[in-house]
Order: sequence, then C-alpha cells, then structure tokens
Amino acid sequence: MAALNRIQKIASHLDPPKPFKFKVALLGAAGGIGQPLSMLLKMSPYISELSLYDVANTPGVAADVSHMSTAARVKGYLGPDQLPAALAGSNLVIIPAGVPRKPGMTRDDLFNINAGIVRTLAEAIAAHCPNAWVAIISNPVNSTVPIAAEVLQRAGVLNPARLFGVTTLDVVRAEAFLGEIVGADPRDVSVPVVGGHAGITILPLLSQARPPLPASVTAEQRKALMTRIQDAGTEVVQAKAGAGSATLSMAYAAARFADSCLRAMSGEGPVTEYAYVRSSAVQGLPYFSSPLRLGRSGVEEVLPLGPMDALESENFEAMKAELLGSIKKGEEFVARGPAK
Ligand SMILES: NC(=O)C1=CN([C@@H]2O[C@H](COP(=O)(O)OP(=O)(O)OC[C@H]3O[C@@H](n4cnc5c(N)ncnc54)[C@H](O)[C@@H]3O)[C@@H](O)[C@H]2O)C=CC1
Ligand SMILES: O=C([O-])CC(=O)C(=O)O
Repeated sequence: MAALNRIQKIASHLDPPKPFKFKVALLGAAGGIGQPLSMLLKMSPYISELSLYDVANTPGVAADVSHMSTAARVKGYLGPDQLPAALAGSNLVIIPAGVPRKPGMTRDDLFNINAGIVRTLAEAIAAHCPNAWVAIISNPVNSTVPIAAEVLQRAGVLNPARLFGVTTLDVVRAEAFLGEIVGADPRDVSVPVVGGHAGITILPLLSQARPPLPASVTAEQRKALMTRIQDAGTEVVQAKAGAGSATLSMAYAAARFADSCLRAMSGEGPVTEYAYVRSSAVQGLPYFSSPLRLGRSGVEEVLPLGPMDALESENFEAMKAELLGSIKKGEEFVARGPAK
C-alpha cells in the first residue's frame, strides 16, 4: 500500500492535475458495457460530473461507483422522466443502451429494437443538450449513427463534427492481435481500421500497421488476421454462448474514445482518433469510419485513408453496397416516423 501511494504521488507530480470540468452522461449505464464504463469514466481526470442513466438499476450502479475516491461527482437517473436532468449541461453523451447479440445473430438483427431506443435518446439530446458531443455504441452502429443524425437534423441541431459511431474496439482488437503476432506491447502498435462496424465493413489496413507485419507472414496468414479482426465481435458472442457480447473490452475502448474527446475538448490537441462519422471521405458513402483530427469544436479534419494494398482495396470495394444499405435503412427508419 505504501508503495502504491508513492507511485500515485510520483504520477501526480509528473502529470499535473487537470481541470475537472466536463459533464459526461452515460445512457445505458447499468448494462454489461455501462457498468465497467461507469467505473472507468469515474477514474477520468477530465470529468467533474458523471451522469448515469438507464431504464433499470441505476441507483445501485451510481451508489457503488460514487464510493470510488476520485473527483467526478456521480448521479444516477432512472427512467424517461429523469432523462432531461441526466442530459442537461452534458458536454459528452455516450450511448451503449440497447440489446446485445446472441449466437447466430448479426448486428443488423438488433435493428428492430435498438433503432427505436437510439431515436428516442437522440430526440432527448436534441431537446436537452443539443451542443453535446455524442458517441454511439449501440448496434448496428452502421445504422444507429445515421438514425441519430436524422433526428438531430430534423430538430435543427445536427453538428456532424460532434456525432460519432464508436469503432475504437476494432482498433483496440487490431492492436492486440498484431501485438501478439509481432511480440510487441499493443500500446506500441498502431493499425488503422476504417469503414463501418459490422463484418466485411470493418476494414483493417494492415499494410499501414506499425510495426509492420513481419515478412515471414504469408498472404494467407495476413488474410486470416484481417478476417479475425472483422469477426472478433462474433468470436466473443460465441464464447459467451448466449450471455451477451463484448462488454469489458468495449468499456475499455469507449473509455479510451471518451478520453480522446475530452482531451480534444480541453484544447490538448491535436488528437487523432478513428470513428464512424458523416463525411465526404468516400464518394457515395455519407458515413465512414476514418482517422480524424479532433479539436475543441469536434472533428476538425477527416484525415486521408492512406494507401491500400490489393486485398484491402478489394475489401473496400466489396463493403460499399452493404454499408450504404445500412445507412439508408437508418435514414428511412427516421423518415417513416414512429410506428402508429
Ligand atoms: N460499438 C461497438 O463496438 C459495440 C457495441 N455493442 C452494443 O452495445 C449495446 C449494449 O450492449 P450491452 O451493454 O452488452 O447490453 P446490455 O443488455 O447488457 O445493456 C444494455 C443496457 O441498456 C439499457 N437500456 C435499454 N433500453 C434503454 C433506454 N431506452 N434508455 C436507456 N437505457 C436503456 C438496459 O436497461 C441495459 O442496462 C448493444 O447494442 C451491443 O450490440 C457491444 C459491443 C461493442
Ligand atoms: O459483436 C457484437 O455484437 C458487439 C460488437 O459490436 C463487437 O463486439 O464488436
């Protein structure tokens, strides 16, 4: 314990106290992702107020997390009546609300339930914190981000520079898997992952990986690594055998994404992150996950995708129809309006 205190003292000396200034709202805070993410956000030096919202079980989660001896003040909000207060004044809203997959399902199979949840939450954001940055985790991300965008646009408050589909888990996985292969600490590995967040739409650009894949890795092994990154969500769904999908690695990835947003908001830029955003990065695809330069106002620049090798270019072409279909499905859902 003495050693831990000493390490903490040294760390706080090296890393001077940050202004604890942002309110972050987590919608779906009592779920499989929401609970560990609440804990990780409570540890963020950038958060002064942590607002935990869910339709079930938030009082318990909020009471539990609030006992951690870190600066963020924690408040739990339960049910739609408390949603306005949960959101008011938020700088960043993170949304893991919704149902997860079971074995045999695709992410798109979640559309029927999660589309309505995201629409309702986006309507509340438009009304109660229209300037917040919004990070959507709920699947299918390829459609839920266009849903949120359409809702915000119809309310006259859409700022595409502040609306993100969280694809950080794809990057995290690529770093972990490549780190294993090259024998490096994954924190020293970088792999761009672009496109969308489902199967073939997840496009790891292994040709741009740093450190590069060793020359001994064959074309088949390279293809297998690409496929493993694309199917990693399914790997977890199958391993959990009906008990849900990735929660802990997702909470880690979302905390990392939130940290990037809050650093950018603080002016500690430039911050580079990957996320699924509305952009003109790829002709004919109004949403695409790209490398982004984040600053105080949100996305300041959508960075180029960079060169692709033959396999990546082939995958890039092959994903386009599916991604566009998912985008249109989301947009049409909002255009149709609520079921009568
Ligand atoms: N973007 C990504 O990389 C990933 C996305 N996901 C997605 O995240 C979502 C959540 O996954 P889990 O946390 O494992 O699910 P979960 O079922 O454990 O938790 C979801 C939570 O959302 C809450 N919820 C339901 N309706 C709500 C509403 N209207 N307002 C507020 N909260 C509501 C539930 O009460 C529950 O606590 C799923 O759609 C899943 O597919 C999961 C992993 C990775
Ligand atoms: O696979 C799922 O259903 C959850 C998810 O998006 C992921 O783990 O990447």
